[in-house]
Amino acid sequence: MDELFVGLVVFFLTMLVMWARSRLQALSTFKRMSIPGPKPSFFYGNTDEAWSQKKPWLAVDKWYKEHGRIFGCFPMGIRPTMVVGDPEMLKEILIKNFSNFRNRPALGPPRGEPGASSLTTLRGERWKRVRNVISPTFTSKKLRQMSDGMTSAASTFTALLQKQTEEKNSFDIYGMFQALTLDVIAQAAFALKVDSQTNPDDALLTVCRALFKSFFGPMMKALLLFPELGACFGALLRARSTATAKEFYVITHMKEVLSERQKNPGLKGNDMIQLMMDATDDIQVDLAKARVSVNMPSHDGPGAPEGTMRLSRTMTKLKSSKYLTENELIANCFVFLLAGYETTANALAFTTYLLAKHPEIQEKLHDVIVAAMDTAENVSFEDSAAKLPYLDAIIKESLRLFPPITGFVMRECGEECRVNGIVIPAGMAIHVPVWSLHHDPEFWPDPYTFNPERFMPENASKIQPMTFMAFGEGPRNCIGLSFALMEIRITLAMTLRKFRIKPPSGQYELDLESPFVTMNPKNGVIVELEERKLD
Ligand code: HEM
Repeated sequence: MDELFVGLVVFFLTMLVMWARSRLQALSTFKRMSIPGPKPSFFYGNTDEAWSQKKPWLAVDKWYKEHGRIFGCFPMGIRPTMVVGDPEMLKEILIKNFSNFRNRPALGPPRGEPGASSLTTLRGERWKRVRNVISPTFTSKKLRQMSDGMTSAASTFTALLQKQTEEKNSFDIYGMFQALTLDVIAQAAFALKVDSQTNPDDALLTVCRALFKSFFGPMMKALLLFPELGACFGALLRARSTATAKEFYVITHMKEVLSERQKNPGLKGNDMIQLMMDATDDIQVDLAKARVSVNMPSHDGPGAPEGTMRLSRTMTKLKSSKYLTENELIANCFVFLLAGYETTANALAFTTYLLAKHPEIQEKLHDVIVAAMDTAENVSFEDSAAKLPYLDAIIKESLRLFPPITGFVMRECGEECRVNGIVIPAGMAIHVPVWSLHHDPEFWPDPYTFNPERFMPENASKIQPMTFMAFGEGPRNCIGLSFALMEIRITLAMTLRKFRIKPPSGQYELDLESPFVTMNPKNGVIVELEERKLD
């Protein structure tokens, strides 16, 4: 008995020493590389400092100012993360040497479905295939087909604004933007007609709001302390993280739409799910044909039946070509819903806030919109894209000052390589400090001033490449960029044509917070509206 006890104690002590040594080894990574950075704590690296006030971009910015544009830190437990804010080096990592930096490091515990098959988390060749299939969904032609949904949602939005203006002096416009962007993306991504704008208690809206709130739970903290758990209990964690009850609600909806469309091929829609289904259908037809021919007794190769050869050719094509599995299709519709709802609502809210604070810019924009729109109340796709460069400049300047996503432009180094004289080891996480780049006075003179002129076409050449990162950069940038910009343009043009946005009386400053990768207005955006006379 005593021997057993001693044996157990020795075993646990050995494990403890090994655990401590591997932590110390990880925590000294940047010392070995001679890269500066904040001092990490033994248990949580720099996680506490990064996340204590839910303002991780400010912690990164503090380190950026203290240590320069390239430094090492541990914002997620003991995983070494190299922060790179040097434009030349960023060009190498995000564009020139992309094939070696094509994956994003895993954030959080291992994912089950639907997260595991989505573009945001996929890796390697599988990511490339899925991205290739999905990219054509966002061409101008396809976006134009989806723009009617945006115009109609913006129409409902302005009608609701009118009602609010009649009923209240001031109100929070952020919640209304959330409902608007959810209506738009739910319809565009998976043909779901939700009416969260007119029904603030809409179940989908409630689910989506809740989905963003729960990243740093006890499970996450335990994994940061013992990352080994992720590897040991991968299957268990995957099962636990597979589609929570909230996610199930959305997935069930999607499966219904899918099965309805599969049963009735005539029920085609102008939406992303249809475009992805079409891409998948083509390959399913090929596969079905090949399977049928396997049963045909024929010989056209050295001893191989024709059908078998055809099946094997199709399987080879499947591995390299354009198709999505049903899981991938659902996962990506789901990720569009998440990626397209809160980000776009935040961008709209931040721009509205800035316009309320800068009446002279708002008036100039109003005049430009009236001139571009003639007397029509609705903004068409063409109007929004081509005739309003000043609106575009305002949106980009707002995205610079308040990037809706600050902690997601990340890459992982595939094989050890040298970039601008620095040897980056395999597996190193690279973090692009979006907020710091956007507020660096060397790249953006007077960086905290709202000055849309910076983004006017005549000033484009003055912008240093790789310093505007609101949508990331390179082949793995935001796939929904054009969709989001179109939605923002249409909504703002239709709103500003009808209303003058004013700040409420008293102090008017935004408080920001980050539940995970997005940056949100913590207490919403309160505004007063004045209806304009329409000609
Ligand atoms: C203002 C709104 C939006 C902002 C600021 C934004 C920002 C971003 C950023 C910063 C990234 C990471 C890019 C990188 O790593 O280089 C990203 C990725 C992504 N975004 Fe967006 N996004 C917005 C809207 C949308 C919309 C509307 C959709 C879908 C309809 C979308 C879908 C995605 C997807 C799927 C990815 C992952 C792409 C990949 O890994 O291949 N986003 N977004």
